[in-house]
Amino acid sequence: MVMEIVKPNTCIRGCCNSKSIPLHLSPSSFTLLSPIARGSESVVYEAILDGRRVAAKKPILSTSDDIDKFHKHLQLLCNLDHPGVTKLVAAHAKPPNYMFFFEFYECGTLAEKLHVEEWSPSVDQVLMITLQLAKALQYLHNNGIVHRDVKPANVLLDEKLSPYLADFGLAEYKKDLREVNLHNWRSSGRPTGGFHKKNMVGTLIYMAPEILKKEMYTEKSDIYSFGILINELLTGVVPYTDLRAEAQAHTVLEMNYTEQQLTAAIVSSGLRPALAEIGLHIPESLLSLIQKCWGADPSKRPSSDNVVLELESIWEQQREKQQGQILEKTSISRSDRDGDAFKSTRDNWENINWSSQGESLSKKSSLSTVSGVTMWSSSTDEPSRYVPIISYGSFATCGRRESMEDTHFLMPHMCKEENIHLFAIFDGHRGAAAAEFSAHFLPGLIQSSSSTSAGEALSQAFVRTDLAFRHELDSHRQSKRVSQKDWHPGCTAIASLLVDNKLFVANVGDSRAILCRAGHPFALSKAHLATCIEERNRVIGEGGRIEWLVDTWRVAPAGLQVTRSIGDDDLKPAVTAEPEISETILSADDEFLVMASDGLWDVVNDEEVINIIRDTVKEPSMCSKRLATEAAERGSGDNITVIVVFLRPVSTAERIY
Ligand SMILES: Nc1ncnc2c1ncn2[C@@H]1O[C@H](COP(=O)(O)OP(=O)(O)OP(=O)(O)O)[C@@H](O)[C@H]1O
Ligand SMILES: [Mn+2]
Ligand SMILES: [Mn+2]
Repeated sequence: MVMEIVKPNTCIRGCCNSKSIPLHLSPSSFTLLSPIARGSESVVYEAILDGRRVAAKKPILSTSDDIDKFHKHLQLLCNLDHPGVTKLVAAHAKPPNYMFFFEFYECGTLAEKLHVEEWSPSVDQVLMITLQLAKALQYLHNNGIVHRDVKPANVLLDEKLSPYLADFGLAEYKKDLREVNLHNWRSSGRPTGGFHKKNMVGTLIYMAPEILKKEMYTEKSDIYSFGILINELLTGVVPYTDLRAEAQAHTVLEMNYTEQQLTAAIVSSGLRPALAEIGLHIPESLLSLIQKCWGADPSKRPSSDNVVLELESIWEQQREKQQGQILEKTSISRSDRDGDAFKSTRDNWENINWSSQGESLSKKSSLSTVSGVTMWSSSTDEPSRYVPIISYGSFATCGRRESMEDTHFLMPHMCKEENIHLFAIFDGHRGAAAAEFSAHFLPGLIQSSSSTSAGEALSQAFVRTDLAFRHELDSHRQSKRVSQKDWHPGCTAIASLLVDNKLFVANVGDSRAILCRAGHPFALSKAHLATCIEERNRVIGEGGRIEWLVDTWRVAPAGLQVTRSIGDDDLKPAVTAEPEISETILSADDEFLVMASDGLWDVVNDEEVINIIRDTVKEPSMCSKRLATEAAERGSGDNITVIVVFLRPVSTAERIY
């Protein structure tokens, strides 16, 4: 139905006018039903206008300033017409009734949908919603308007779950921004007073750092909020409430002092919400777009034009990928029919659960010995000695690879000893068998070690794990459970054993551990590769062969790049399981320990690792994830496993934010 437009169709002041939106309504043409929402500045009612269901927004006008604002708001709304923007159908701009009438959107706000209904949209739905909203932002920005309050609570959904950008209460023309900014800051004094106070609580978490710093609002500040919104859609988590820390969402946002701390962390330490996980389903390009949008430097954030282009291309890729998967599925079922020979041997390997093999064997071999672990720790005789207070976390992803061949374990307070902690990573090659076995076999050996020296215990555990694995593999071969005679799985291993103030790191292969010591990287291990001259000589000395194969020096004939490992029985003894051990005395200068498989170190260097952790919320599993995400983004083609251990207590503020 088209409502009749009374001429001249202007507001009472004559400043607002429209060709299509009626600005004069007879009192009988509308009925307000029940209120839907009451804000500090307006009440929104469900209403009937000329027989049609609408939402009536009635601003609370108490000063002449408020009335000026209403007119400004109306002028702006009269100029908007876009399929991604809530549609104004009429307005009433005459005392005593000042009202906006909008099309009614059935499914409420995106915030309610996500957090009340706990809706978890598919990646395709996320892409549809973000693309439509990005186009709405593009429309606004290209028309010289910034929204200034982009957040899921200001996105309305129709019955098809199409999104509409709503609530232009804070929107401004770009040309007016300088003045608006000045006015706001002058009248508010402090960033938490006045303007901020009114809009902060719901919006703080979406506010770009430059706004929190009282600098100019630009269209790039909308892009920042939009980045936070995309991530919220993917994770289903209210920003900054996703930490397993003491303080939960409501307390964080309700309490003023934490509000200030959050502000400080966003502004100065670059804190952002936990990024959605890199999974098989979320395209990496989408995660990287989020990070570009919420970057600290507004000038480096993409424009809304670019965001639209990028989302369109991700959408395309997603379509192609789905088509590819359909093709792949059909080709696999074809080879099934043909009774593929490769597949039958593969099945044989997969029949063996190497993790549980390692675990049950480890139990058997630990029974016979008396544990020497308690003797390693001797803090009683030197009560004043420095003892690090640790917090730890890890993250592991198969990255671009189809299968995961990395394994790891975290064993804090080993054997219930307060100051003994063990962490390890295994990076499998030629299958995951050796890595799976080792992660379950090695810890038991160390726990039950009778050695009085922690370093020696590590060394023996590596060598024995290698022997046990090769023995198992042999017996499976004999019982024909492994039909493939020339299958020689192996893995690298790195283990960090912290005993009071001493850190022992044992390593075979090319995983790596570093300390952040007085702000700088400090290597705790070195890689064992055929490119390394000492290692090459050692291998040759023990009867092995090193050859230039494909692109680099490798151990022949298998073509292994690492020169030490667990497993790889075709290359023993030249490729030894004897670890190199480093022993480091820790002091208050040592901030954190980072261990990772080569999937990280291939693309991120020591300094960068330290800088990334410095820029991330001081929560070890978040740091681990950040590092892995960074590596994946930089194109690491490998599995990536990261363990981060903080060696000093992290203040609550640093940890939460
Ligand atoms: N067109 C609409 N259709 C359905 N519901 C609506 C519509 N417009 C607003 N609402 C409801 O009213 C609420 C408040 O709307 P809006 O955000 O425009 O007002 P506000 O006073 O600026 O609110 P706040 O200050 O809380 O952001 C929305 O969250 C939504 O639940
Ligand atoms: Mn709102
Ligand atoms: Mn690797």
